[in-house]
Amino acid sequence: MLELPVVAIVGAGPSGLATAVSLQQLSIPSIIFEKENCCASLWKNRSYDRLKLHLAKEFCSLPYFRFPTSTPKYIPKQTFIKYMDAYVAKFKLKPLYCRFVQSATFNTSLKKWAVEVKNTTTNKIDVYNAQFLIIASGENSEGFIPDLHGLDSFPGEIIHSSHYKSGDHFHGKRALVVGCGNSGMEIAYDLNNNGVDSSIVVKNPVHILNEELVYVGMKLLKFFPFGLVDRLVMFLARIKYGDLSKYGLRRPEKGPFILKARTGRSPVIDVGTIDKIKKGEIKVFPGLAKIQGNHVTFENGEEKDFDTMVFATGYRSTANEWLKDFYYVLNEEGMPKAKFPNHWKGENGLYCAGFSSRGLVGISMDADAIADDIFNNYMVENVKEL
Ligand SMILES: Cc1cc2nc3c(=O)[nH]c(=O)nc-3n(C[C@H](O)[C@H](O)[C@H](O)COP(=O)(O)OP(=O)(O)OC[C@H]3O[C@@H](n4cnc5c(N)ncnc54)[C@H](O)[C@@H]3O)c2cc1C
Ligand SMILES: NC(=O)C1=CN([C@@H]2O[C@H](COP(=O)(O)OP(=O)(O)OC[C@H]3O[C@@H](n4cnc5c(N)ncnc54)[C@H](OP(=O)(O)O)[C@@H]3O)[C@@H](O)[C@H]2O)C=CC1
Ligand SMILES: O=C(O)C(=O)Cc1c[nH]c2ccccc12
Repeated sequence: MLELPVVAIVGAGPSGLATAVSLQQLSIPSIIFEKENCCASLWKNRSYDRLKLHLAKEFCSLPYFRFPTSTPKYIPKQTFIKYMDAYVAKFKLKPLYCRFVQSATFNTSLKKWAVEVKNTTTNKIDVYNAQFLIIASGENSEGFIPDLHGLDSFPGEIIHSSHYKSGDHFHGKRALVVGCGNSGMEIAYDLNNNGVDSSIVVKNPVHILNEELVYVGMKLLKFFPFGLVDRLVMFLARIKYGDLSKYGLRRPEKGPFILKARTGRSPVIDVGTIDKIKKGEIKVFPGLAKIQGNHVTFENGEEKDFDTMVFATGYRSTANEWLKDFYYVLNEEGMPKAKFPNHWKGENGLYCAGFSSRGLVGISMDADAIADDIFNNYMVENVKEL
């Protein structure tokens, strides 16, 4: 058993790093275990080339480190990666890379978390003891592909959006993108730009906004209630895009910001896909009904052959796989049991960072809340011992 510097953090993504920095500001040491060989691995290894932040930079910085004024308002992926590397360097964080946390269990007699960590370079396993444990392994830990009837008969390439880099690779093919979140909508656009016959499955209603509308909405939410901001933003979106239902894109009844707050579902922030849909360059299909080899039948009876499928059907948390006593804070899906704004705090020194479905805005809030709470608990413990 190795004694830890008080706090163990699982994951060196934005959440793990931000929490380590917020703790550091309160002079609380922590140790970060990261299974990959770098920080921000989602951004470096599991995202497409043309990705840029959809929210303006003022909503995306991590605690204690603002973006320079020279950085563009909407930050490209490579700039965000440089920012994350600079964050690690500025605060002299030393995440332990190639360290896969394979289990964490609460030792009730020691009142500490036993964290079993595998060094994936040497295969050596160490067990660390920590008073506090932060789950920062991500809401987007693993790509999710639904178990669709007939999918195993599809002879073409099937990938998840997290493995998609650019349309180059698919030139001249007929591609079906399944899922119309931000990943699916942008990948359908990128495929079409690269000479791919690109179609997208839109099963349920979805809000279509653009960067400016979201920006205006985020600003107004500081002063006005959700209902009012939603109505205004939906009105402006209607002027900008017109009625999209004739293209297979229906709007949800609830507004975009209330839906985001209540369910975590993000509105789609259009990067040019809608124009291509209107021009008929990208075809929209409703839900999939049947897959037979290359041949796909949709719920409205339309049919088409495809060479490749990109599943932009979202992600799942994998925290339940390694956190043995997960019920102190997580549900069966590996997500917090408590609703926002209480989602970050569990029992017995267990915390969740980055599980509020509010992107980088939520991550900064979690990091500060967790650090403050640990500070209070830690101080109480230490004062008792004096
Ligand atoms: C394509 C895409 C684009 C996005 N764009 C935006 C955006 O523009 N704006 C925004 O606000 N949000 C965006 N998000 C949301 C995004 O999830 C966050 O921005 C952010 O990366 C989440 O940070 P995180 O640290 O919580 O999780 P992650 O970035 O997923 O980091 C978790 C880390 O934990 C590690 N890990 C997991 N399990 C273990 C284990 N057992 N042992 C050790 N290490 C482990 C992983 O390797 C990973 O490095 C985007 C998400 C995706 C998928
Ligand atoms: N630049 C940026 O800022 C970007 C940000 N992101 C963010 O990353 C997170 C993940 O986004 P994303 O990867 O798009 O995942 P999401 O979970 O947001 O979207 C998944 C999509 O797949 C659909 N879907 C799921 N199962 C099926 C099925 N069986 N058939 C058809 N459709 C299905 C869902 O529809 P339904 O919900 O109706 O079931 C939903 O539209 C989000 O928070 C997103 O905003 C992503 C890309 C770019
Ligand atoms: O990119 C995402 O999915 C995010 O979660 C960032 C985000 C936080 N609040 C929002 C409100 C509207 C659109 C995106 C976001």
